[in-house]
Amino acid sequence: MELRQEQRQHIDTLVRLSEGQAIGLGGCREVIRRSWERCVGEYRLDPGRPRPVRVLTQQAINEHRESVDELLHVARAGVDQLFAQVAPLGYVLLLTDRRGITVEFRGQREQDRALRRAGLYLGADWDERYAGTCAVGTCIHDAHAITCHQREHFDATHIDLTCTAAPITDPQGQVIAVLDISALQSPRALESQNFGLPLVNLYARMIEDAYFLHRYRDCLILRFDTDREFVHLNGRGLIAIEEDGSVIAANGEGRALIDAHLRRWPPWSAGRMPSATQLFDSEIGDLLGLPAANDDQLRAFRVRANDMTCFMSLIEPRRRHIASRSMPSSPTPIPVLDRLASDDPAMYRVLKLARRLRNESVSVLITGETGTGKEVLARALHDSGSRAKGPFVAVNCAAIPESLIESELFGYLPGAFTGGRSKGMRGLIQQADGGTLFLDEIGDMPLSLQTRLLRVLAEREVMPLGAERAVRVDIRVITATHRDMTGLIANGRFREDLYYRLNGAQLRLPALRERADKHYVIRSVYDSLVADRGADIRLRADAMSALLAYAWPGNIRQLKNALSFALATVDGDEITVHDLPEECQGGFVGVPQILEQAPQAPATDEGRSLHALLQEASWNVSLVARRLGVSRPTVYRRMRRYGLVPPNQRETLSAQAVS
Ligand SMILES: Nc1ncnc2c1ncn2[C@@H]1O[C@H](COP(=O)(O)OP(=O)(O)OP(=O)(O)O)[C@@H](O)[C@H]1O
Repeated sequence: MELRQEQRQHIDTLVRLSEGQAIGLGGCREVIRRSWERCVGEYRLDPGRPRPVRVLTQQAINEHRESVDELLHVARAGVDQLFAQVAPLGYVLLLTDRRGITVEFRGQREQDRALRRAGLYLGADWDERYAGTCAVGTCIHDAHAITCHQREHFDATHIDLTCTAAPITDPQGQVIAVLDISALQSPRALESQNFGLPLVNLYARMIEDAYFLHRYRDCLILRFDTDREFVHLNGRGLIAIEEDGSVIAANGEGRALIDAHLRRWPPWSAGRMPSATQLFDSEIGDLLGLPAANDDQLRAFRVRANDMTCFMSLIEPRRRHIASRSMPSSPTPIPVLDRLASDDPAMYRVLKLARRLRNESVSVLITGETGTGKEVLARALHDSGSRAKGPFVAVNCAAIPESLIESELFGYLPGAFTGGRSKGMRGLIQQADGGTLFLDEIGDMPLSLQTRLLRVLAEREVMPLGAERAVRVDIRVITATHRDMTGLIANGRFREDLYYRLNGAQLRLPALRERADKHYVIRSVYDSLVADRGADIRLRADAMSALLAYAWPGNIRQLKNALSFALATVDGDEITVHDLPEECQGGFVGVPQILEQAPQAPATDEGRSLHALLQEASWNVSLVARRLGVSRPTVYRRMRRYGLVPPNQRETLSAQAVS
């Protein structure tokens, strides 16, 4: 690539930086300098060798798009509106996933070639590790909106561009996508881009909130703002709650309010999350009664974090009952399959395909990490299809010793081999006749048996050991594996022809940590465990929060074990974060850093003087009532208004309030 003088100068500066020379970075913004240092020190990028733009293949682009399918769907309106605003100014728009891959693009057709060359295109990779300092990549690294203007780019390839990017985060605060506007040319001064940051930030927030409303559409959602007029229009805060007021999730504004609350009212035991009634100084009936409150369905509440007033409305769940939550636009409800997921896009695709395949005899291969529910899905396929009345025979190929697997699967006649039962045995394949044979861990099937299994599948006949005539069988075969089958085939450990026969259709189950409907999975596993035990034990919000944040390497099996452990060992009628196995407790994010501090005094004069009086009277409410010349209930009411809790009641109150 031929370099221009400007590019050579830029390279020269950065080469000197990479060699540890002083290069006078006085005018360079801190955020850019840190990124340049990462490029040189951490990613080992060589500024002397500008890299060409990297654009993924169509197939890889499709895979990246699929992983954010739901977000793309929700973001479309915001993307189009923002592009309509910036296109006349010569900007294009990129939406990237969390890895910096451009999964949505809007640009001017007439600039197509130039945009493609510049990496302003669908499929372009803007990961900081590859592209160096740039708006998207650096925004992902810092989880912060940024403009990267011309020579602030690390790689000389990009120094003509000006780009402004803002992160879109999920309800846990993790970056899931980046919204970016970029132009091929712009004035030299960075200030010329000042308009971009607030604009992109605003649209990123709108997309984030649309995604939140979509994700929690089956929950109650509180929407609030300090301006009454804005609540319905664009209420800044969103908090999804359970029917008892415990918090399930919150958007950025909601999380900021929770953090402020926890700073002012530190919980008296680690892991306690404030409930909505604590956050907004209300009774649960006040919140649930919001839709009928007024003509505009709004009410004012006091925010206990700052004593300010906010206005709130309640968005009711689209479908109230979990049992009826099926996937969006599911054609015909099939409860056995529908209950396996709520609104996870990967599961939506799996179940859509499963619905189509349930009455077919095509072999199905289910893949996914251990514990993701492969056997559960196989059984649901069987139970929802035309073979439901027939047997479902599950065989774990890894669990049966190699010496026994042949006789177990194929059966044998009397006297077929020493050690066999005198009456012989009907093999598992024959036992599945008229139903489904589920072969789990198929990757562990010995090679010699793979040949025999292939014959069964091809001819629909099984030859028991010692028999002279084959027996006809009518089976549907579902197999599962968590192993890389292509690797096993490449190493000669699995027959390619058998693989293709088993893989008539493939259903790939996502890991629990990747699922957008984790809340639903946790709830349904919990509810079924509680129903089995016949116990009335609640799962408190702090425990739910920890379960949502944990990475679940063992997937649903590990989740089930963790919940069974908590149910078996809990003392009392609710599970808190402390009742969970230790490894799951760390993920709880609602715990403030200042647990041991006493609560701060209220912000208003009246609140502060009541606080002082109570302290002076050693929290003797009768004494304070006499001194103020009011009744005891009035003092209690005022204490509630200012969030004043006697020290001896703090633990219990906090526990009740979150429960
Ligand atoms: N959707 C679900 N709801 C409730 N429990 C589930 C669900 N999916 C899986 N489980 C439970 O999780 C555990 C693991 O499920 P399953 O055996 O189907 O996983 P798997 O992927 O086949 O595991 P492996 O790869 O280890 O064979 C089981 O106890 C199962 O009951």
